[in-house]
Amino acid sequence: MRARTPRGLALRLLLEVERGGRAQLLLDRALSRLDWPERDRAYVTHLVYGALRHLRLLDFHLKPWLPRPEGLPPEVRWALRLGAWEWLSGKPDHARVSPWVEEVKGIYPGLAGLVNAVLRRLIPQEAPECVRLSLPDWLCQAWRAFFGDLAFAQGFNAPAPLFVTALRPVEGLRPGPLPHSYLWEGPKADFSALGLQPQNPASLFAAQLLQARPGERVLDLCGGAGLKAFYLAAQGAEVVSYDLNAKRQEAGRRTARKLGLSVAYRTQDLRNPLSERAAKVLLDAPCTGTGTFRGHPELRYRLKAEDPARMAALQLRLLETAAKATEPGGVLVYAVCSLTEEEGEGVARAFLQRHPEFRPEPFACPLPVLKEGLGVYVAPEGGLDGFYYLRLRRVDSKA
Ligand SMILES: C[S@@+](CC[C@H](N)C(=O)[O-])C[C@H]1O[C@@H](n2cnc3c(N)ncnc32)[C@H](O)[C@@H]1O
Repeated sequence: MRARTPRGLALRLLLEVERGGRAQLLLDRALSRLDWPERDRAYVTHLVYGALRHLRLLDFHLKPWLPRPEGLPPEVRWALRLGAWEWLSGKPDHARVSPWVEEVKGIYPGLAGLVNAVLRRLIPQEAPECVRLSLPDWLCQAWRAFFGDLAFAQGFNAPAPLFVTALRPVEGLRPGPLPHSYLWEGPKADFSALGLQPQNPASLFAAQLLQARPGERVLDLCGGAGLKAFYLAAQGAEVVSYDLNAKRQEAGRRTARKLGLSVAYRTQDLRNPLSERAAKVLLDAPCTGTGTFRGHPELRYRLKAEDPARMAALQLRLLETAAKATEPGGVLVYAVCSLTEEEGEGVARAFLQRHPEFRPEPFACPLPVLKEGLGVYVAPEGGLDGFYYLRLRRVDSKA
């Protein structure tokens, strides 16, 4: 059914997220088909991201009036959560209660009275820290143990600015925290036509850490569609991008053509060795994505406590392939958009124990540092994603 109001559309999208969809993709797709004014589009985004980023806290505030929310139809549960999100973000009663009563009247008329009563009774209450941050308990425990406290996690629940990487010189954009990174402050545009690529600066930094020179050969492992490859190719490097996912690579090929950049794509499972080597190798490994909760707020409720160890084991295996593909004297960068001990430092320790021919190479990090060890964890502050980077130098001379 077509939604006629921003609230109706937000409700429909959240039901799709609950069935396993990804908020960002669903929102982009739905909004691209509508000619609604910018204000309404922005409100749908505010509702969908807000409800997901604060889900545990919203359920906490609804709990006194709804001891068994699972007994309600999902449409009504989400309408209540969205109404509670508008309350939490400061909308006055007269502007937020009756619109939700009307939405619910259209689908479950018998429950409109309940929605009215619950949304009018919400009162401020002190929530435990992990509930306030709307994070799973297992992750709060792991983060407190590893990072000391959870203050950094507040960054995940703030609205995200849109950063773009300029792949050719641009004018008139506000600079971001890294060279070539800018803020995009208007409505979404045909970015490739402008020589721009939406990309978080924390992701761009993984590519910058390679310090690839013009004409230098670079292997971009787990390159996906090639976001990092585009930046490297724009610097004049000769980039070969490997990934398992041919569909993603096809999308990358199309974007590279639009950007006028040359990237060679090769499809391969990187648990198997490569048949080529290079002096610069980037492994942007598949991970839990615990650093990307701002842009992918639903992810935090889907992850399980055993996922970091499972992903770390895969990363270690992919790092073996990357190590063999690094020429003596060359640089290998291992990066993940995750903030867990297992991925990151855990992988770094296990890898270095087995590979004395590699040494961690210190680097200056221009982004806010959350924790340093063999590598660096970047804090998800100011719209940045959380990331881990390890820069390794191969120090043996074996051919
Ligand atoms: C973090 S994403 C990469 C994002 C990409 N580097 C970018 O900047 O856009 C991880 C990628 O690893 C790929 N991947 C997962 N397992 C793999 C495997 N065994 N071999 C090769 N690629 C794999 C996924 O398809 C995904 O594209």
